[in-house]
Amino acid sequence: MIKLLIDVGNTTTHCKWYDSQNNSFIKETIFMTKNVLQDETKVVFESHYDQLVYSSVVKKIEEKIKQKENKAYSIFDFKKINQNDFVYPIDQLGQDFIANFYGWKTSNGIIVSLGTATTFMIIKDSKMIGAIISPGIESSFKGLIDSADALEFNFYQEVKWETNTKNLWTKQAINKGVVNGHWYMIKGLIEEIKKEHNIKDVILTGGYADLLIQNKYNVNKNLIFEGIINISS
Ligand SMILES: Nc1ncnc2c1ncn2[C@@H]1O[C@H](COP(=O)(O)OP(=O)(O)OP(=O)(O)O)[C@@H](O)[C@H]1O
Ligand SMILES: CC(C)(CO)[C@@H](O)C(=O)NCCC(=O)O
Repeated sequence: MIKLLIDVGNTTTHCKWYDSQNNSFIKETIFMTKNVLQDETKVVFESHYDQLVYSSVVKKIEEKIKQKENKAYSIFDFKKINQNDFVYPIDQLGQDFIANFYGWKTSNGIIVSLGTATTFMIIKDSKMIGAIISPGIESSFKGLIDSADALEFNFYQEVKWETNTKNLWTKQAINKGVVNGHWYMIKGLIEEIKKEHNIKDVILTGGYADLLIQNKYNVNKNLIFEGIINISS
């Protein structure tokens, strides 16, 4: 069976076609979420698949996917999602948290997801017991540029880990603050959580995980898709 899996994030929407017989992803594409229902995405909805399953943190897009494809399944259409796995009411929890949760079988761990927001999901005794939500790398960058008259938006293309410790001039200075600073924020919060809970594993996911070149934790960028597969099988 070919499953079309869609992860609607606040900024980008990722689509992957998954072959359940061979347990492999066969194709993928990415769109800006605001364009998801424009002509450029026709190819996705008109492609060959047997089942479409989505996770969405954008209500408006979720409604439109349902209108466009009446066979589309939300992750909530499957019995696998169990309120007892979460201390939060699941109708108030982002669907990306829920899909990530079912993508990783750990009894005590932290999932750090780096997208529009950088989120931390704390799992204890196989249950999500809490979260931390912070502005993501790109959101921090855009927030700063938007608020400072002398900073130009074209610095955005350059966002990367800054290895220099000297000669930091505007572009490098911002990267050091935003990207390297983000890493220390992540590291610091993980340490704080670890003081309180017996955490065995940490995993990073999301589009911006690769920017953190000092990262020593495992990265799995397919976590949300593996979660959607587990929920829907
Ligand atoms: N126009 C674009 N075309 C292709 N890729 C993009 C574009 N804009 C951003 N990206 C990439 O998308 C990734 C961000 O995806 P990710 O799913 O982690 O976050 P998001 O969709 O921005 O946020 P979230 O899922 O948290 O709402 C990054 O790797 C970024 O480089
Ligand atoms: C925090 C984000 C924006 C991360 O994508 C998303 O999961 C969301 O909108 N969540 C709703 C609030 C919550 O999960 O606590």
